[in-house]
Amino acid sequence: MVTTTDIVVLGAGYGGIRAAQQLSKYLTGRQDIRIVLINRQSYHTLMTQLYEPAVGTKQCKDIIVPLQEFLSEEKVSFIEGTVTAIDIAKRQIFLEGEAAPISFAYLVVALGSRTEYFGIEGLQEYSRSLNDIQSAKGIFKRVQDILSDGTSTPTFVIGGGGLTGVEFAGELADYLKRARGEQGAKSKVLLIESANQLLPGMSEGTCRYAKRTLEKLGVEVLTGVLVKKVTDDAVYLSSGKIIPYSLLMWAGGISGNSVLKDSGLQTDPRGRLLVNQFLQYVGEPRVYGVGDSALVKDPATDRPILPTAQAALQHGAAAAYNIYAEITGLPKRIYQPSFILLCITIGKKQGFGESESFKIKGAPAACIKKLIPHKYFYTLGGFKLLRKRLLK
Ligand SMILES: Cc1cc2nc3c(=O)[nH]c(=O)nc-3n(C[C@H](O)[C@H](O)[C@H](O)COP(=O)(O)OP(=O)(O)OC[C@H]3O[C@@H](n4cnc5c(N)ncnc54)[C@H](O)[C@@H]3O)c2cc1C
Repeated sequence: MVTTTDIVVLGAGYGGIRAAQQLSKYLTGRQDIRIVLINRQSYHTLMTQLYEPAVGTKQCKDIIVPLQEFLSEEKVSFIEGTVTAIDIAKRQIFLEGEAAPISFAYLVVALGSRTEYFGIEGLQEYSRSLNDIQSAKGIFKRVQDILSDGTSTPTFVIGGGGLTGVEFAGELADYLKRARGEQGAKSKVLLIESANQLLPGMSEGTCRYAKRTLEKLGVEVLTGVLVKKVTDDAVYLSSGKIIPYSLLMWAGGISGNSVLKDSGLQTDPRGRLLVNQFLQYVGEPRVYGVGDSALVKDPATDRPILPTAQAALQHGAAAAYNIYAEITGLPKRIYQPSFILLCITIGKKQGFGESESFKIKGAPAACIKKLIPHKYFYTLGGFKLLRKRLLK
């Protein structure tokens, strides 16, 4: 039987929002249960679109949604704050600047990821990463400064050829070509990936297509090389090549949120919460881990699931159901990943999408990717939110 009745969700990203919304649906009318959502900001960020404000092809306001626009206060109590520690034994959450902890009966950890620098000398100090609105604003400003300060060959180096690196490189190269005239033509964009192909985890055909499309936009793609060292003006590669840069954007890896490890929770070597097939934390069954901050495996293959927004949404829904099942005495369900269409743009007009059953590329894929945020707004806040966003 539940004695304390707060279900606390940490993080208002894809996983956390989905968990909070599903819980509020399942537990409609249960006055004895309170759902509390804690997030560092009072808005939800569409992380999958961050490359656009970073290049300046969209504004930050286009990819954030204030929580009050789609979360009903009666159903979900929101606390704006930064989580500093989780005490599993006492079932308490600590927030920055708040002396009194917040207690929970059930907890959903959906705190996303942080950039992983793999201990590479100079990398953290000199690179920029793209993981929130502030970092996107910082990259945008730096790109504009570089383009306006008369540098003879502005060189933009992107480390990491996963989703973030590929989309950012494509968007930047396309923007330089279309909008920056002579200065754009003189600029160089280099994408460096340590694996032998871009987009590890996706099919070979898709990876080859991504490389070709990037190259057509003028991006120099280097695969199978490691970043060994970074100084304030150059990147040193395992091939012996030294690349002077104007901006270095690092998208070479992510780890689970540092709060987890700092709180002494059991994580994998990449700092992701260890969870079982029901997404319950291995150290406490009333704690669930979802999204980028958890090591979620596909039960069919026992392999980790690619950290994506769609996966985080599915985890959030699965964790919500299992909490509801526990409270109401129903059997819990093993998390089963379902249909995931990964859609990626390369510049404004090209892209590709891939799911288990089909592939799509070119302009249709770019079109689908453009529609995804609208579909998502509808899922978040129904027609009312979609209309508001379209009229913005
Ligand atoms: C540029 C880019 C492009 C991408 N493209 C795609 C794509 O095309 N398709 C795709 O599926 N995925 C894509 N991804 C990956 C996808 O965005 C992530 O997998 C997804 O955001 C993970 O969701 P999440 O809920 O785990 O975490 P997040 O969405 O990162 O949410 C975590 C939340 O926790 C909050 N938080 C963090 N720490 C604290 C704290 N200490 N206290 C309080 N709050 C905190 C954050 O502010 C945030 O609101 C992309 C990512 C990037 C960066």
